[in-house]
Amino acid sequence: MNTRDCILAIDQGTTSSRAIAFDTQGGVITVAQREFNQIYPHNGWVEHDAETLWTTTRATSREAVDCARRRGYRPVSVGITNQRETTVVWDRRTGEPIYNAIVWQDRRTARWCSELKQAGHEAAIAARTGLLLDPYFSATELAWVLENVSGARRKARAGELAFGTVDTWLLWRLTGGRVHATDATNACRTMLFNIHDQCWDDDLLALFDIPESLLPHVRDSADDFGWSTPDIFGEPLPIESMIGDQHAAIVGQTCFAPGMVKSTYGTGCFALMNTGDTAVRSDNRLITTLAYRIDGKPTYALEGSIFVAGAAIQWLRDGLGLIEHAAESEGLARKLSSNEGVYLIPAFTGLGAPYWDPNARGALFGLTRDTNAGHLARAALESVAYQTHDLISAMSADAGQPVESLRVDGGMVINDWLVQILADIISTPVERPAITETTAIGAAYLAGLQHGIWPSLESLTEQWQLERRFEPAMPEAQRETAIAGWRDAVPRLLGSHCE
Ligand SMILES: Nc1ncnc2c1ncn2[C@@H]1O[C@H](COP(=O)(O)OP(=O)(O)O)[C@@H](O)[C@H]1O
Ligand SMILES: O=P(O)(O)OC[C@H](O)CO
Repeated sequence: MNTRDCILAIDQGTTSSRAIAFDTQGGVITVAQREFNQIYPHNGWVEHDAETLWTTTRATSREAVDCARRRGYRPVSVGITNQRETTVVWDRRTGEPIYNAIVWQDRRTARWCSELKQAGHEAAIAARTGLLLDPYFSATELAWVLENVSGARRKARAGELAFGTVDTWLLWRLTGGRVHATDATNACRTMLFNIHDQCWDDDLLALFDIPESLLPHVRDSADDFGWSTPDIFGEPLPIESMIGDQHAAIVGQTCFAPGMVKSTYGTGCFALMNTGDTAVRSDNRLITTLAYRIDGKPTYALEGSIFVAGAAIQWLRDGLGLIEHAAESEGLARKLSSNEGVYLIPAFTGLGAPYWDPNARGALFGLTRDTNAGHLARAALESVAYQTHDLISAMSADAGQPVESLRVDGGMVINDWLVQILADIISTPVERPAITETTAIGAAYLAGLQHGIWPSLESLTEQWQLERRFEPAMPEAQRETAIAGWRDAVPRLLGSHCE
């Protein structure tokens, strides 16, 4: 191993595309980032311009590689991590998308999902895929594109179209249209992949009427995904890992032992518990997913997915204009010694785990004449803690053991007030690592593993360093009152219909 070698991690997220160059010790050399526009064509619909996902990825990747080179490093390997479930369909011949990327937050297929539920399909889908019937996952969105874009169904049948989650789309463009592949963690979010047999499921393809010719080859998370075309980085580079962002964070947080839990706070929040080689079925409406797949061997996880975490702070900033920068939410929340009964249920795009109600919409409770910006900021941050409490309670019940500590990361955890209220509400120590870019570093670790920079997954454990541990400090009676207010508010939204 040459100490001047470096790895490029591409982290294509919901709000921005990032590219980070890491050295062979796992240190950050440079970060390049571009935000892009969210597209909201109708109530409950969320789209991205797939071309923009590619152009921002290409620009940030090149910027990071050029900067690393100027500092004397030699890029040797590329890893990709990405927002999951988001659905892209393109023409194999032209490489052009036939529709915008339909984002994981999109709820356009909610009615169809509830019809499929009523027709009794949910149990079989859960048994094969580990997922619950919800528009969150790709299958119904992919079927929507085939049904609603003119000529798409005919072209799909003729083998002229390709489908991919964002990893696959970026790989297609990076390799000049030569490689159509994904990894098992991304595949398992489509609702078309059998997590026990590790293959596309024929019965599910038939149920959703998806021709198999659309689908990418499924590989390990650390694998040979082909080489980039020379124009992108000035020389071809091997792409040696692909992994969904929440799975990458498990690797970046080195949660390799069964029972370890990480939670990532970006646009949404996703808590995953490593369950080793057992695909644990949840009795509490969590989903069963892959943590990662290496050397053909799947490691499983239980996942709780919350659709709105940092997005609630974006709403304070962009929707209400209460703050100019996300960081101001901390100072506002600190001004109050309690929430004074004000709760925000941020069900802007429905509620995820453990409620799974795509039709629920957000609400504020407990407003009085005294309610001010501080209450709203506090309620938005607290909502993240209550939602995590719902997930951790479900996870402990499924695992039959309490969660001993929670490792956190993502853009929100820079907020000390949030992390403390989180520890208080879940009554569990919360650990913040020195590097909170865990998603990107997870992808870099796997690329480095495939490239031979690190000898094994286990050897990465010593890379993880604690920056700060937040101990629960809230008196129990206060905690119970706070949680009771949340529990009282949430059921008032469930089952309401917004279509
Ligand atoms: N200091 C802060 N306090 C609270 N939320 C924050 C803070 N800084 C950033 N955020 C939120 O974190 C999110 C960005 O995190 P990031 O991990 O980059 O998201 P993603 O990967 O989903 O694009 C935004 O939704 C933003 O509102
Ligand atoms: O882009 P993020 O970090 O909000 O992650 C999105 C998730 O992968 C959606 O499942």
